Amino acid sequence: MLVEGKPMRTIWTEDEGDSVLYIDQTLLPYELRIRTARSWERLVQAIERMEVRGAPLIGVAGAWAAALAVADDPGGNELRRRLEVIASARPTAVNLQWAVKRMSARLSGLEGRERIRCARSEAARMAEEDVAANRSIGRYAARLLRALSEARPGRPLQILTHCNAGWLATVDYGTALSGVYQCSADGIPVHVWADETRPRLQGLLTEWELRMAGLPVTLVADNAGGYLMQRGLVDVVIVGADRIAANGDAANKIGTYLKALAARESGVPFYVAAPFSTIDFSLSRGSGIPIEKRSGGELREIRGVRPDGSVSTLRIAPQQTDAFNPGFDVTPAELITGIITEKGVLRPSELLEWRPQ
Ligand SMILES: CSC[C@H]1O[C@H](OP(=O)(O)O)[C@H](O)[C@@H]1O
Repeated sequence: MLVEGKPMRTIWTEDEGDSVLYIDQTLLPYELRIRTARSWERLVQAIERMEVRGAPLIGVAGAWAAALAVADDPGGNELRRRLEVIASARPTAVNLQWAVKRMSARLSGLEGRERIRCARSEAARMAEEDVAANRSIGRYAARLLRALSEARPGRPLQILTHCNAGWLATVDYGTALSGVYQCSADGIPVHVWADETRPRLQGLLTEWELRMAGLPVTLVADNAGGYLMQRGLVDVVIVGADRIAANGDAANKIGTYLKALAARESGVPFYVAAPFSTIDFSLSRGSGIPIEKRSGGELREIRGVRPDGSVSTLRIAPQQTDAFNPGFDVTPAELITGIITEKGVLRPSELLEWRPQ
């Protein structure tokens, strides 16, 4: 994606793969800082801290962490343990476990320089596959959004999204926002309502992304979504996903389920946009999706910027405040109008027909 005219991705490598560079998203939208990870442990830490976040992106970051893990383990005795640590960095997004399983299979039986070379080429291949999948999601989504827009002539299509499933959550182009970018390229007028998405405020990332792209976006409180839908101010809801079960139940950022309930009540179509790498065919239903419980401190504090522009954290609740902080919830398939994938827009009930043989 372009940032101030410069093409940018969320993660890339230098020094023939010895260094992995990434945007530290904990500092956005206040500061665009690029960090360099030269060890697999540092990249795992970046995933745990959400410096790197978003299901597809943490999958690719996990693959690069595996490539770094191989590079300084010549005897190969450490690799299995290291891959287990990488895969467990965050539990809900299946992309991380999927990426580690794919790297493990690719490296099986290889040794020395050949194993290092293959690890790096496989991680690079996964990054390019993510970009291609997201562009395809964007094309299918734009077709859908164009039809909705043509049914509402004379005004921009009103899209509500939750959390951030834009290019920052992937290597590039995004999933839920990929269709918005494609609409902009195709001249289809859209406006996005961006849920702020407490406690980590990923909606500020959505607002930053879209503002940088010159697209109309309005930040709203998480609790405003029902109001907007009740008053006919939302034509469609599009969100990302971290793991989709074989029946179409979808795990996404906490609060997504509430938006799906309001959408059903208000007669607003509700779409999930995700690549097939986010679908977990080993799970028959969403009740089996592990939900990450993050620190209560994320609720007791809020990140912001001082007048001098430095990013700081402010405590908004006393340290002794008990806080429960599930990071995700599961939206049942029956509340989902369609799942926008790189292979097309599927009804939740159709997923099993696409199960890889
Ligand atoms: C393109 S999927 C992004 C997905 O991941 C986010 O979670 P987090 O910010 O905690 O990594 C959120 O659930 C998004 O919808």
